[in-house]
Amino acid sequence: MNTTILSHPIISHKVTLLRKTDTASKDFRILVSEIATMMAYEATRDLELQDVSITTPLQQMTGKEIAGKKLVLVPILRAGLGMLDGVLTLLPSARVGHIGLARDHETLQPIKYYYNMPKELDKRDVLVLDPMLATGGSASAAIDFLKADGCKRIKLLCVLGAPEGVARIEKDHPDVQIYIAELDERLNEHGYILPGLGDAGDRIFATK
Ligand SMILES: O=P(O)(O)OC[C@H]1O[C@H](OP(=O)(O)OP(=O)(O)O)[C@H](O)[C@@H]1O
Ligand SMILES: O=c1cc[nH]c(=O)[nH]1
Ligand SMILES: [Mg+2]
Repeated sequence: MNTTILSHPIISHKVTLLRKTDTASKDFRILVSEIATMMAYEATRDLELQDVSITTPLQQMTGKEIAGKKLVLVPILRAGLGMLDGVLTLLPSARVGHIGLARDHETLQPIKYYYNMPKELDKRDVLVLDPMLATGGSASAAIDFLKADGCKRIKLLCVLGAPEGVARIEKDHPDVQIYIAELDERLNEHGYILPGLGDAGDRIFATK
C-alpha cells in the first residue's frame, strides 16, 4: 500500500476543528496551513542528505544538508492553495507550479483551466497539494499532466481522503506515495466526502 495515514494527536485535533461547521474561514485557513506543515514534515522524511563540512564555535565537523535537488510544490487550485504556505514554511526554497482543476458538478470529472510549471520538472521531486481526495479524479488527472511533463517522483498530500479516492490513485498511479491526515468513510451521491468538511475551496476562500 502506498498510502500513509498521518496518525498524530495534534493533527487529529486540528482536523476535528476543520470539520466543524462553525469554524470560520479565517481559522479554517490557519488550520489547513498548519496541518500542511506537519504533513510536509512527514512527506519529506526520505529527502536525500549530503555531508557538509562546517565549523562550530568550538571545532570543525561534518554536518548534513539537504542534497541539491529542488522540490516542486504543486497546489491544485483552488483549495490546494490553502496548503501552499504551510508547506513553504518548511521548504522555503521549493519551486511552485500550479494546476487549475474544477470538478464538474454533474459528472464529477475534473476540468483543467490552468497549468504552469517550473522548468526541468523531470529532474525534480514533486509534492502535489490538495486538501480533498474524493473520487480521486482531480488528483489522478493532475498526476497525469505532471507525468506527461516528465515528472518521475511524485507524492500526493491531502488532508482528507475517501477510500474511493485512495483506491483510484493506488490503481492509476501505483508509483505515487499518498499522505493523508485522515481516512474518511465514503462519498455521498454528490461526490462529497463523508463525514468530511464540506467544500474545502469554498471554506478557504469564503465563497459560499
Ligand atoms: O477527488 P475529486 O472527486 O476530484 O474531488 C476533489 C477535488 O474537488 C475539490 O476541488 P473543486 O473542484 O471543488 O475546486 P475548488 O478547489 O476550486 O473548490 C478539491 O479541492 C479537489 O481538487
Ligand atoms: O468533500 C469534498 C469533495 C470534493 N471537494 C471538496 O472540497 N470536498
Ligand atoms: Mg471546491
